Amino acid sequence: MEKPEKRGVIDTWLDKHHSLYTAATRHDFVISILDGSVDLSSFKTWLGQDYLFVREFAPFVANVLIRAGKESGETSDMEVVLGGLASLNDEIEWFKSEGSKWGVDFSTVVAQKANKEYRRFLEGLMSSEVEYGVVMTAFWAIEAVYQESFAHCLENGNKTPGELTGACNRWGNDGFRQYCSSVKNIAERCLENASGEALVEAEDVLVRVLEHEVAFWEMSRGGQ
Ligand SMILES: Cc1ncc(CN)c(N)n1
Repeated sequence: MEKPEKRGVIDTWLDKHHSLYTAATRHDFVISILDGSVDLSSFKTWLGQDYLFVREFAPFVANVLIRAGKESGETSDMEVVLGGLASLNDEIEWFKSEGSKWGVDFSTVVAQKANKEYRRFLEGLMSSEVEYGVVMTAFWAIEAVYQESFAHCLENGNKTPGELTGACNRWGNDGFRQYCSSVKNIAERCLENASGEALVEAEDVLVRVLEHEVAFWEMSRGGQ
């Protein structure tokens, strides 16, 4: 039995914002993958938009790496973030092979509104004014939504179509779960002795990440 995690402030926020967290991690698009009813055009739309997102997310993670290296008292912070950054290298390759598998020409894909707004949010988090603990909270939330969503599609009794299990495994695998747990521990450690103002900011960015994730899933329904 795994050691039950010590409940930190993030867990209290997830309880407080339970319906939004559920909307982000159990979105209809994700449930449609789980029950096998997903239509291919939705999947292809999500694939193209997420390819564009990951290309913006990589520089954001590079910024988190710099912050971890400079500001964290824990040398392991930088190593955890470096692991996440390294995985983005083969993630982009995976998107390219998945794109050719589904006949999605990424060169013709244009970022939709929700993607552009998410990108602007990430850019805002790269400002040096944003406290390290706030950035780590956002970084964890971004990764955790995908981990929770795609792990769900792999749970017992799933009807996930075989050709989509690769995508689900990418973020639903146990290694990614452990990585997310390491990032969460970093964020919780930072928040333990954060100022009241930093805590308010961290809760705000957590909520905004969840809102951006819901809007991102909504793009797969089509429409701008
Ligand atoms: C929109 C979104 N959010 C999070 C992830 C996981 N890095 C992602 N690939 N795309």
